[in-house]
Parts: sequence; structure tokens; C-alpha cells
Amino acid sequence: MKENNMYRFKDIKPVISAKDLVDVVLSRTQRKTPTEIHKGFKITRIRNFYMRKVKMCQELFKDKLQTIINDFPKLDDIHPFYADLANILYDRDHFKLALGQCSYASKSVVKICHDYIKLLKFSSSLYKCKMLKISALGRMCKVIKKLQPSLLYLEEVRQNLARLPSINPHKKTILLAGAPNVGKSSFINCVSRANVEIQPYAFTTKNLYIGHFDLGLNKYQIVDTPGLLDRPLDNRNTTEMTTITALAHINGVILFIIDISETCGFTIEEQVNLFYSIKLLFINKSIVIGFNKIDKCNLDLLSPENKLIIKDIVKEIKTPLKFCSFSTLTGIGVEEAKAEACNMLKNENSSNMLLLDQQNIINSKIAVQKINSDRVPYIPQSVIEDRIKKKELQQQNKNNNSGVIILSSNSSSNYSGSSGKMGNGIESTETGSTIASEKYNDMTKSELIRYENDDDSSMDIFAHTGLPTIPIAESNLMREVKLKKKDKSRQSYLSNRNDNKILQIDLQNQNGGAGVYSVDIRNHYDIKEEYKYDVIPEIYNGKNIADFVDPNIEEHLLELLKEEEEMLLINKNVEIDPLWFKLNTVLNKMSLKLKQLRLEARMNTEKQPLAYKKKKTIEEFEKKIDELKLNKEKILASMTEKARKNNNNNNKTKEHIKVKKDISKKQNKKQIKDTMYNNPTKKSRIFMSTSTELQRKKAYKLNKMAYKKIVKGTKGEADRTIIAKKPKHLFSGKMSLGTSSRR
Ligand SMILES: Nc1nc2c(ncn2[C@@H]2O[C@H](COP(=O)(O)OP(=O)(O)OP(=O)(O)O)[C@@H](O)[C@H]2O)c(=O)[nH]1
Ligand SMILES: [Mg+2]
Repeated sequence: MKENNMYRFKDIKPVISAKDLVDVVLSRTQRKTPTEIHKGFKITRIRNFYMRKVKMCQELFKDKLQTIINDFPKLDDIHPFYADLANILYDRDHFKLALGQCSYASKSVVKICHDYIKLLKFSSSLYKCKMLKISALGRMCKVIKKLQPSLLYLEEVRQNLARLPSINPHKKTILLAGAPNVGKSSFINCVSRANVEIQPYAFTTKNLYIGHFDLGLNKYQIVDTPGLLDRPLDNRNTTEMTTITALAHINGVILFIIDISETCGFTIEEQVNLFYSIKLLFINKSIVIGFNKIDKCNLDLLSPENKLIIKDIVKEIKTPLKFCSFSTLTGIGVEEAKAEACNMLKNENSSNMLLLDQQNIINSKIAVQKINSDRVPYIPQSVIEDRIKKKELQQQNKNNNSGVIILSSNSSSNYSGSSGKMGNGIESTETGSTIASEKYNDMTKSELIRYENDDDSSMDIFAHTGLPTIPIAESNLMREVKLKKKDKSRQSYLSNRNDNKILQIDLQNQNGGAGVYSVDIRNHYDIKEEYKYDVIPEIYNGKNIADFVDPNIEEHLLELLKEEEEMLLINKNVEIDPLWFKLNTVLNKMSLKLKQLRLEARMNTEKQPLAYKKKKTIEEFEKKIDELKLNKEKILASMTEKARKNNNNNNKTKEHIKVKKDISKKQNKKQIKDTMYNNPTKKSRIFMSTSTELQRKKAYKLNKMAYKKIVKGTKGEADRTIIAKKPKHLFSGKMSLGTSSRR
């Protein structure tokens, strides 16, 4: 049976922690994908190698999460008894959230894989592929690690579900109920092979327990429940709620046990009251009331009050009811009670029970919607009163208008009757329009709204043409038609009005037209006149900004400055450090200069083209001097002086030139081809820092190594390399016998 499969809570696979899940998946991807790759391989091969790894990891994660989601029961699909029980024990929302997070994680893992495979397709080197793979797996693992709390919770739920009794709600069932310590567990132990704990104190049983027995050819199940106290539903604890769910959802006979000896700690009256308080759960169910512990107290020995209370039960309860008495300690009457309960069960049609079950499932699903449909919108009293007032106003206006319309109808009848009286047709249309405009003018604001609503009602005709719902395109069309109608009526009103009413459109035309004039909305605020133009407070971080604004701050500042000046005048002897004044002036100058420079820089945004000096020949130079009629000798003398000065400045370069000459002399035979070696500055530096030829060569080599260009994507220092896998003794070299204790 399909339903039976659903209740195999014991078959749910254990949920491992996030860390274990990551370890399992990563090691499996390592095992299931190839491990050898070299940078010499084709790039497509390298890409496929890493893409396969990412995909494998994603599939494994997805599989693992999917099994978790599939294993756990869906609370909406299982029997309402289990759904409610799960809600009470593990909180329905929490459970759903945890499963939802699992499914979200699996989706995000898929997305990550998708993204990284896209990137891997375009990566250009082994190194890049490798890094992408690492980051993809890392991100997936991070998503899974975030799931840790949900996975822990689900594991707890799984363990709890596995411990639940496998009650078949469709089987013939006897449900034991009653106050704590009355002997429910003793009864189940007597009639079945169940081994439920029995103790002389209340609330020994904290879970549902199930027992099975055969009677005749039929098989029955009997359910032991935790004891109930007579208190409202809201105050009941989880153990009590498990009993309530069992009584509410499992169909069968209810065996309500009453301890007539009252040794359980509850009087007969209290126990009967408890029975009445939960009688709603017994609708459509047969009830057997069993009086236990008759070995301690006989039924005949009960006080008349208690007898009366027991008799009243028959009057109160209208469902099939039977009484029996027994003692689970001595075993007297237990078999009879069992047989009685089974008989009651037999009478009930089993197919009916199944139907009831299905009905239960359907009802539980419909119930949510029922609540929604019955919900009435909350309208405040003041609004209702306002509406009534408006309606009355509308009624009054209607009455007034109806008088006008009657008149107009008369006039139109006159017109139709005798054309000579009314003159031409144009006049008649004018009268009609004026009446219409009057009607429009008389309308108050509320009426205008109604007018618009009337349009709606006219459109409702479309809505009730037999179609239950209007498609979106159709509704849009209707909206357009509605707007056009509104616009037409507005324009006709504006063109035909004769009154002196000043409308917003008039004000707009007077004050600059649309876009310039803005409507005074505040005038229409539904508050007292005095408050309408108040400043609306600006709130920032929960505080009114106005509280922190001082409107007279400038005045206060001026006052402070005045005070300072006065103080200075009074205390003339106050000595101010003269250095302070000096510093102040310098700083001011600096800031001004900086500002000026910045401005200039801003002005010269375009770079000026570089002008190079042209080399002139001596003849040209002399020509120029002649043209300008300058003293030739003087100029030449100054030039020589300048040259001398330049020579003095370039003393250092002279040394360099000397060294260059030396190098060229010594290395005439061996020309170095490298461009870098031909660099004279580097050469000279190396030459000066070294003394021998050997040192020089080494220095050149090191220099070359240091300036070597690094090609991206190739093997670098960061790459892990295992150069040679050799055991330690192979590296150790030869050794004589007995010299080492290593082995
Ligand atoms: N004298 C007498 N004692 C009984 C009888 N049946 C049960 N008891 C005693 O009543 C006590 C409670 O019995 P349980 O079977 O644990 O009662 P319970 O209704 O399961 O109690 P909870 O699980 O706490 O709700 C035990 O000490 C039993 O020995 C009976 O017929 N006669
Ligand atoms: Mg018990």
C-alpha cells in the first residue's frame, strides 16, 4: 500500500553533519575522477579534466541533499495524525524550513557549478583551470557548511520519528484515554504483548505506545496514551497534546478509564469532568467507559453523589456508549472489557472508517481556506459613520436633482409635442446640456467619487455576462474604455459649464498653466484647519531633526563674537604670542597660493605640446647675431663661461665615460649580445662593484635572472610540486653498519 510506505519513518537514512558530508563528497570526487594532468596537454583536455571534477562534486552534493529531502515525509501528504504529531513534537514550520534550506542549498550548488563551468570553458591555462576548480569546490563546501544547524535538527527529528510507534490509522484501533495514574498502561500490558512502564505516580507514560492482539479472526491494535489533566487546550503541554492528536485523528473505539478507588489522585467527579471537556474529540466514535481498580473499591460501594455523576454521563453523551468494570491488577473483567470494545469496533463499518479518514485529510486541507473566506474586513466605527453621512447627503442631492430632471423631461416632451413652441433644435440641445452641467456642478466631491463608481458599475455589466473571471487583456481594455468615458464626461462638463465656480483647472490656467502651477493638496487634508499648514517633521534615526536645529544660531554666533571683542577691549593686557600672528599670515599665504595653483591647473586641462629646441649651425647662429646687431665677442665669452659651468656640473658623468672607455677596451674580443649587457649604466655599476672576471660573470647572470620576465599561467613558486618520491634512506647516502639507530 502506498500509504504504508509513507509511514516507514524507520527507513529514513541518517543525516550526517555538514563537515562529514563535505569530506565524503570531496573524497569521492577525488576517487571517481582522473588525477593526472600536465601543462603540456591540450587546453581542451585540461579544461575537461577540471570541468569533470566540478560537475562530479555538484552531482554528489545534489544527490545527498535530494535523498534527505525525499526521505523525510511531506507533512501535507501524510495522514493528518502524523502531520499534527510532527507539528507538536518538532514544530511544523521549523521542519519545513530545514527541508527548504536543504533544497535551496542543492539549487545553489547547481548554480555555482553552472557558473564555474562557464568560466572554465574560457580559461586559458592549467593554472587558471586549477584555481577555478578550487574556488568552485570551496564555494560549494561553504554552502553546505552553512546547512549545519538544519542538518543537525533533521537528524534529531529522524531519530525521534524512528522512535514513534508505527500506528496504522486505517486499522481497527482501541484508544486508551483517561487521567494520569488510572491504569491505562496496566490495561495495555494485560491485553497485549506491549511492555509499557507502570509506576505508582502520574505522567509515567510520555509517548504513544502500541500493542497488538487477535480476537477471533480479527487483528486489533491498542494505543496507550499519556494521561490528561482537565485544563484548557492552550495550557496543555506537549505530552498531553500527543494524546489529543491521537484521539482527534485516529478512528476507533475509545476506552476511557476511570479510577473508581480515587487512588490516582483525582476524584471521580474530576475524571468525569475531564471526560466532558474532551468529548468533542469523541464525535463519530464509540465509547467504552471502564471503571478500573475494582479490587480496591466496588461500584456498589460508591457514594450516591458519585453514582449520580456516573449516571449523568449517559444523558450527556449521545454517541454509542457502554460501561464495564475491571481490575488490571487481578485481571478480573479485563477480557470482557476488551471483548466489549472489539464488539463496538465490529459494528462500525471498516470502509466507513477509511472514508472518514480520507475526509479528514481533505478537511484538513480545506480548513485553511475556510478560515480565509470567513474573514471579515475591519472597518473602524468612525469610517462607517462617515459613510452613512455621505450616503444621506447623496440621497438629499439626488432628490434635489430629480426635480430638475423631471422639469427637463417635461421640456423635452413639450419640444417633441410642438416644435413651434421651443424654436429650433439647437436651443433644445443647449437646455439639455445646461441641465447636465447644473447636475454636475451640484455634485459634491463625494458625489464625484460616486459618479466614477457608477462608471464602474456600468462596467460591471461586462463582468456579469456569464464569464466567472475576466482575462487580463480584457480587463485592460475595459479600463481604457472607462478612462475614455471619464475623460469625455470631464471635457463636456468643462466646455458647457456656466457657473462661477473656480476649479483647480482655472487656478492652473491663471497661474502659469500645467507644470508651473501645483495644486494646493494641503487644503484638502482631512484635519483641522489650524493644523493643515504645519511643518511636517522630518525624522532621522527615530529622532525629529527640528529638535536639533537652532533657528537663532547666527544671532548667537554674532553675540559670541561681540562678547569676545569686548573681552579683548577690557583685558588689553592679555598677551598674545607674536609668533602666532606670523604663523597665521604664512599659513594664509600658503593656502592662497595653493588655491591659485589648483585653479591654474584646472584651467590648463589640455596638455601643451612639447617644444623641442632645434639644433642650429654656427653659421645660422652668427647670422642671427648679425641681424640683431649684438656684440659678438661678449656673447661668445658668456657662452664659453656657461659651457665651463656645465662641465663642472657633469664631473660625475665624466667618470662614467672613463669607465665606459675602459670596458670597451677590455671587452673588445668578447661582445655581449644581450641588450641588457649593452646597457652602459648597468655595465658600469657591475664593473665598479666587482674586481675579478669570475665575479663579474656571476653578477651578470644574477642580474639577468632578477630581470627575467614572468609568463603568466605557467608553473610558479606557489604550485605544489613533488620533485621525486624517494624514501628517506635513499637521500641519506652511504653509512657504515651500526652507526645509525634510524631503522
Ligand atoms: N489496586 C490496583 N492498582 C492498580 C490497578 N491498575 C493499576 N494500578 C496501579 O496504578 C498505578 C498506575 O498505573 P499505570 O498503569 O502506570 O497508570 P497510567 O494510567 O498508565 O499512568 P500514566 O502513564 O502516568 O498516565 C500503578 O502503581 C499500578 O500498580 C488495579 O486494577 N488495581
Ligand atoms: Mg501509563
